[in-house]
Amino acid sequence: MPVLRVLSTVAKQALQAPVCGYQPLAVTARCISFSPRQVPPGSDASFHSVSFSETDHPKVLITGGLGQLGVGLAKLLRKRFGKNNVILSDIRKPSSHVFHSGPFIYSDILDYKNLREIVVNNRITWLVHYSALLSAVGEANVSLARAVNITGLHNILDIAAEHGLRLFVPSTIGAFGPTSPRNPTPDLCVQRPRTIYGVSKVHAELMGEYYHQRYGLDFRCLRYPGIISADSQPGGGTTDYAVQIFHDAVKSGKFECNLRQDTRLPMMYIDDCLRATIEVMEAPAEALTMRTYNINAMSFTPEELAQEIQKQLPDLQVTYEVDVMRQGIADSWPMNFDDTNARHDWGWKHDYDLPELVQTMLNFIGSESQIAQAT
Ligand SMILES: NC(=O)C1=CN([C@@H]2O[C@H](COP(=O)(O)OP(=O)(O)OC[C@H]3O[C@@H](n4cnc5c(N)ncnc54)[C@H](O)[C@@H]3O)[C@@H](O)[C@H]2O)C=CC1
Ligand SMILES: CC(=O)[C@H](N)C(=O)O
Repeated sequence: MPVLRVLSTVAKQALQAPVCGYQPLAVTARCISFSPRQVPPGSDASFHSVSFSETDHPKVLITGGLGQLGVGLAKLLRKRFGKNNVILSDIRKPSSHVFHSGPFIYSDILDYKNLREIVVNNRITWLVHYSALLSAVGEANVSLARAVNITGLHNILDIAAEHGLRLFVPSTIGAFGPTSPRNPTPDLCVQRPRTIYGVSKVHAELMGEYYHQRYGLDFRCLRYPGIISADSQPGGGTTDYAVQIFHDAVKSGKFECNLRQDTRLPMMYIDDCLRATIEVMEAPAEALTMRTYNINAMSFTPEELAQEIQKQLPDLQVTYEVDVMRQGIADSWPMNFDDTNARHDWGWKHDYDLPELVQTMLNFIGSESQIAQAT
């Protein structure tokens, strides 16, 4: 076969074969662009030529920003860096309030070209990657969880490495499993989670750390406990009961819990979680002896949480109707989280223990429900 025909056949096959990504179109653009896979050994030093300058305000993109955590984080970051320097993105339609409170953009993390366009056009320097399917919804749709949590993460890592971004990816208590030490769980120990969510988060931790040491990617990761918030709803996790109980306590005085009363899990109020995220993103690189840290605030069981709420709402009645799938997940997760390294390296300190958490949640939800009744 003439050389030209051979070359064109090979090129056609290469363009058609989905060898390194999720969608053929994105793959084509990605394979011929500058990518960590194409960086020859020894050329790592120049990888950060377009890296974030510490004297500028970062330009932040948050993926999966319409879930439980993204809107709150955007609000804090916008206060710090200016409204137009923080872009929320998601595949869902934002509420009118969110849409009018700062830049919002459609972004599907499975679409690599679209992601790259956003990063380039907006001169993004920090990427906070919140898109994910959480533990319970992940078990209900494993193939979607695998695509979003694993293939999506690959897109994010390549974009971040190619454009010298500082990348934050949250991990979770769910990255541990039944063979991990559970009380307490240290940063470094056996990690054999039994959910697709947990497996995808261990994968994210390892891939981020690999890109850090291999390509110099400024990857930062915190393992969050279950996060409790009043003005945003959880997206389908095992720890969701600890948010729902407050709403039901205020609304009806009754709550049916889907975990056993003695199920102890690490938890954190959202303000602590978001502050920790900003603190680790701003920490000087020299302070970080690791790239993935446990953070913790408190640990409680449904029974202990109910008792604390009953100090304010004594008529609250709690019943238990255990969801076997969620209970199985919770029984494999840490009971207490050891976050000594975060406290030592970059000064992590939580503000909210159980009593402050309960007071704050009840104040917020109580005043919301009074406003709703009055209007
Ligand atoms: N909320 C919690 O208790 C904890 C959360 N985390 C992690 O923090 C991050 C944020 O959590 P939440 O806000 O609670 O999650 P969430 O489930 O409330 O929100 C996730 C968002 O991802 C979006 N998404 C799904 N597929 C997408 C796609 N293809 N492209 C772009 N966006 C997509 C969804 O539309 C949703 O708005 C997640 O990575 C989660 O694993 C970790 C531990 C605890
Ligand atoms: C702890 C988490 O990661 C999340 N809230 C879940 O329950 O899946």
